[in-house]
Amino acid sequence: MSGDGLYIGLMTGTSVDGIDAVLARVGKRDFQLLAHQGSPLPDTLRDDILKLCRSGPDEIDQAGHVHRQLGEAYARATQALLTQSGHRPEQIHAVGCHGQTVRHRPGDLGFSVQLGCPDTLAVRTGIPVVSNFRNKDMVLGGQGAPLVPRFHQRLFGAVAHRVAVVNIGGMANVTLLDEGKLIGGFDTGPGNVLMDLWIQRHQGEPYDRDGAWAAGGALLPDLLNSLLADPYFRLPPPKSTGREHFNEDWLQQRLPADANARQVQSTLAELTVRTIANALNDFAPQRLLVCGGGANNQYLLARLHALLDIPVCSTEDFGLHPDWVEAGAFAWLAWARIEGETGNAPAVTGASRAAVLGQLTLP
Ligand SMILES: Nc1ncnc2c1ncn2[C@@H]1O[C@H](COP(=O)(O)OP(=O)(O)OP(=O)(O)O)[C@@H](O)[C@H]1O
Ligand SMILES: CC(=O)N[C@H]1[C@@H]2OC[C@@H](O2)[C@@H](O)[C@@H]1O[C@H](C)C(=O)O
Repeated sequence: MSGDGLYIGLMTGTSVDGIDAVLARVGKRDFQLLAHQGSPLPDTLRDDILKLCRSGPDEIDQAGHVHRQLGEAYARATQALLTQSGHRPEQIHAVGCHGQTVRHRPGDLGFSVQLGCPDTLAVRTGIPVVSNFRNKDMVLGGQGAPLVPRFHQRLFGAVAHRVAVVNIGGMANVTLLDEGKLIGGFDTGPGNVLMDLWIQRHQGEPYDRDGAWAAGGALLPDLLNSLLADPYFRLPPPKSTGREHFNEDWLQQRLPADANARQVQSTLAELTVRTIANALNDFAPQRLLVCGGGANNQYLLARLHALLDIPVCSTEDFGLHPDWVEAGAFAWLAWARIEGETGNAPAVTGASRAAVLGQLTLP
């Protein structure tokens, strides 16, 4: 029986800013977005998730609670999407649920932990759930991330001869496509995560809307150089990273005592765009497509255009709004699991082979 049909994708990313949910029609040659919805996470749950992103006491109990609570939150998000779009659970083949990453440790005996209980989600909604997408790739020697490049390839492979796609979420990751062939992809480093925490601390805003605060400050060249000196940026791919490395402590250790807050914000924005631009230098794309929340930041887009001197545009111009690309990828990965198709790209993660990803949980 063909697995082509309706799928839901759920994403909660490293920004921990909420649940992105999409409903899509997915088939071998087909990806059609039918509905989408973003829902915020309750503040207390967000705080508990952020605590779990760093080592601390009582982690197992805390993780268990968050796992169950997130499962309930994913179920509510799924039900809201079904109500909004006028669909019934029986019409949906599966939900692809990424979960919330709280630890990502690529390497020897590497592992990646995503919370969000699939049993809760499957039982509450009556829909099969595909989850735990990253760990098989890691057992095969891969990074377990990024996983969206195969989806980027399907959607954007024909946009230009050499096209790069960058997701600017909490972290940033690039996909390199040459004549429709997926030739690479990796995490470049921090996307919005450092800018978010800095503006939260100094302005009480959740993020720097349109990069307006960053845009008005002068760069701090010494700070920029000290941030760029982190060895991660020089590591050859395959590579992936997260909040375990790029976090408040990482920034604090590099900050001069009397730094001007707005100038720090400009410098953090510049770190994000320089590390993306540097990562694309060798590939020399003809066009850059941007997705993730950072695609809404006009200042970041303008700086990327200035550094790369190629057209820089939103994925919306090529059919999918930047806010829904990652959740879309997990709807597609759920389809791949049900169809028995591989989901990872060894050229990206470094895994020894392509593999069918994810575990299936029945209601
Ligand atoms: N209008 C805007 N102006 C500036 N920044 C924005 C805007 N809208 C969203 N963002 C940024 O995008 C972030 C959210 O991006 P996104 O939802 O893609 O991240 P994520 O999926 O959590 O992360 P990741 O891709 O690393 O898993 C916000 O935290 C904010 O920094
Ligand atoms: C471990 C983890 O959750 N990594 C995320 C994170 O957010 C962006 C970047 O780092 C990317 O590698 C990945 O997410 C997307 C969905 C991916 O796997 O492609």
